[in-house]
Amino acid sequence: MIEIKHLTKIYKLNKKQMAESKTKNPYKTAVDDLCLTAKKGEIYGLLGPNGAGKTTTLRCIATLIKPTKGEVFVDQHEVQKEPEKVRESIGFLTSEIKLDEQFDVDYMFDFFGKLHNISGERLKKRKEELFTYFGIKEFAHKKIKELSTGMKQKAAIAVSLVHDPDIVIFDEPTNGLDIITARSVTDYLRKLRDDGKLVIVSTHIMSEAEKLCDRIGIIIDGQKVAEGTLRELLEQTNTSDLEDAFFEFYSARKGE
Ligand SMILES: Nc1ncnc2c1ncn2[C@@H]1O[C@H](COP(=O)(O)OP(=O)(O)OP(=O)(O)O)[C@@H](O)[C@H]1O
Repeated sequence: MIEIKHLTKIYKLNKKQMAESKTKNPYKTAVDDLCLTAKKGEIYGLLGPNGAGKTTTLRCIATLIKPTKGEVFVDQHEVQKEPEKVRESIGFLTSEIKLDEQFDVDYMFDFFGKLHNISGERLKKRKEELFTYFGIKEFAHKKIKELSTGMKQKAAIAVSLVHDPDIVIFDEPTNGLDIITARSVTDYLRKLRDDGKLVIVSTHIMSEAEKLCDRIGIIIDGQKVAEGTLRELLEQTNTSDLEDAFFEFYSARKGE
């Protein structure tokens, strides 16, 4: 289970960032008093426009950055107090993941396995399972630098799931993928959910949220402005698709 209690993240901007954002304020509130709970056996989607604070929230859950205020619990372990425990139970995936270009996929998989203390038969079984599912066997011995974007993404997913985590966090799961690879990724996320895992994703793609997520939290300006199943969100706004529902919440938030 993931429990986010009053999470706030304020970045301190450097001069360059202030100039780029055309602001004189050196503080940027990326996440603003966010609360949410996501449970095993569901795919929870953070849906919001660019800059809404989705990635920042996921990175706080994954112990990659520290919250400014508030608490985040992953299976009862608080991310700042017990980061190692949290890291044991999560897999964090992002399309920006960088694998060492010089090595082949097979080597990288074993390397990450060892980092998670997985070896021998367990590692072999996991590799067989993931390499078969993602069709990695045919390029397992190619260097990462020789792979296409889709192959790299598949390799990155397999490597991040080597320890069979109970909680999978995926920032923009289909970003940059062709339609076939994207489908195999979303199908895999559904399989994880059906196996009883908790999957939390961020997306700005309405159709992805609509089809993939069991519950959706709509995030605007770092705040959760709505939450529910697709049906609940449509009912709350008296709309018939998520895009229309989103704009209802967006207008209400922006006072338009
Ligand atoms: N390291 C950082 N330093 C300063 N500001 C940051 C940093 N990372 C993110 N921000 C700012 O915080 C806000 C939220 O960014 P975040 O990446 O969390 O949003 P997002 O919803 O994931 O957006 P996107 O879909 O564009 O990735 C944005 O205004 C962004 O510019």
